[in-house]
Amino acid sequence: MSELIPGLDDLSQKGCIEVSSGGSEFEWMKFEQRKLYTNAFIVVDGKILLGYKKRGFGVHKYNGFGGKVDAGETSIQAASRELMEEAGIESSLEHAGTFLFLIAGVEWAFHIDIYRADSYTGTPIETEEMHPHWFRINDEDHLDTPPIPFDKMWESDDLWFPLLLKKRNFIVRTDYIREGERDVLRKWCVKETSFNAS
Ligand SMILES: COc1nc(N)nc2c1ncn2[C@H]1C[C@H](O)[C@@H](COP(=O)(O)OP(=O)(O)OP(=O)(O)O)O1
Repeated sequence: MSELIPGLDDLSQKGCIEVSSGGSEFEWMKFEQRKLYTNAFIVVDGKILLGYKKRGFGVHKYNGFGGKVDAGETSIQAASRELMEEAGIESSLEHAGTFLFLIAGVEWAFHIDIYRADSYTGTPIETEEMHPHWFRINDEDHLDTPPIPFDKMWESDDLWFPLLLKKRNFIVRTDYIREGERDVLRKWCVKETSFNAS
């Protein structure tokens, strides 16, 4: 059995398959508190919708649509609200994964619920925070659409994107450090938690 990832529910790790891990020479970082966030991805007809972040945390990176879970909100309510606020669309979101992200110098852990959906209503629009763009998810179809821009995303995204795209559920922990202006991945573990892909 693989090592339990500290900070993530032990039960959800029972019987999981470890997909990848790295940085075993380092200790997991300690944290006192966690803050809840969401991140939602729309995958339709061989393409994924990502937003180019125009301001704030993760500025200039492509990512799903999401943000903080407000007081009194459930995680899925927050995810739906953020999808509307940041991309102007509605969707029936399904939980895809749980992601614990630490970065040296930030005293809390980001606990991010990741959602996906294969349909939506409305038209994606540029908002004050995000500029939406479609990317192809493989190199067989939609060659007129750019590939997923992993070089302009968080460094660890390509560790769990294959699971997201295959509709597999997962848990992830990543610990980053700051090197000058850059956030650099130091230690990580990705586990698949469901084996009933459709
Ligand atoms: C490696 O770490 C991360 N990877 C990925 N893919 N996404 C991450 C990572 N760390 C944080 N995120 C996501 C989680 C959220 O979707 C956003 C951050 O939310 P934000 O700070 O923009 O929250 P808002 O509530 O929208 O902020 P405002 O108060 O500025 O509106 O990044």
